[in-house]
Amino acid sequence: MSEARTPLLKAVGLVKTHHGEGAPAHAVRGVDLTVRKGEFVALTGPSGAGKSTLLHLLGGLQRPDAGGIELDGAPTAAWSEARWAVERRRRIGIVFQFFNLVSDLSVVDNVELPALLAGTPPRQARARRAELLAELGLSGKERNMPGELSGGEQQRVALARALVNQPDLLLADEPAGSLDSRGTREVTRLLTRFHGRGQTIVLVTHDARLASAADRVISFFDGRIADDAALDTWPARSTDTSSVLRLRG
Ligand SMILES: Nc1ncnc2c1ncn2[C@@H]1O[C@H](COP(=O)(O)OP(=O)(O)OP(=O)(O)O)[C@@H](O)[C@H]1O
Repeated sequence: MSEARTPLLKAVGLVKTHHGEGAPAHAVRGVDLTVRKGEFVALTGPSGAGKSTLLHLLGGLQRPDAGGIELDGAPTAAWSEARWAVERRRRIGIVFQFFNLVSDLSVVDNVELPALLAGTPPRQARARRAELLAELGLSGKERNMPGELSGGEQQRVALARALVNQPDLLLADEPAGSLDSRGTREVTRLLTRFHGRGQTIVLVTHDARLASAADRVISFFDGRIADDAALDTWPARSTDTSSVLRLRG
């Protein structure tokens, strides 16, 4: 089996119910999902279908009520919060809709911090940060604070921060959700570029153009996978991905 076909992430029987003020929300109702190294997977589906919950389970930000996740062949069921935090720092980069940058740290410090926390020598952390910021078109913004940047620039800083430890897996939850069409095109282009270099990506998006950059699109509906298709073999059998199909057509 080639490296590119090796499973990186394997979820079996995932179930998650949220207990809030009202009725329990059965967000994830039994999901089996394998993501192979080098894949770019887009999770789409209507609001409230459970996409973000699934992404959070995959990154260990929430714990499943049932089922399990293996990361690169290692079961995660016994991992503590601290262990998940370490694994996220080293192996899983996460990008959110609202960037989640540290507002009182400069661009440089936001990007270098995870590298330093992961034990990267400062000189190497600086070099990686400089390379990423240049690649992401942020040269000249190094000393700015996040609040001084546009939404698109903040998301590119968040992407640099997520990639600085060269993670095996990049998870992105609506990375273009608060950006205009130019910012969305930019994020799409960057994710496509990193995927082209072998980066494994799982993203949640409502944006058809961003979803069409993936090589596999999973439609999520009512806590379950309704459709799972490789884009190059994707027949017109999906329930809620017609807009993506239109784009491809
Ligand atoms: N922390 C929480 N407490 C209570 N209910 C929650 C919580 N998080 C999510 N839910 C509920 O779980 C269900 C799935 O939510 P989730 O955010 O995973 O869906 P989604 O498909 O990502 O939606 P959207 O596209 O609108 O972001 C929804 O009914 C939501 O209201």
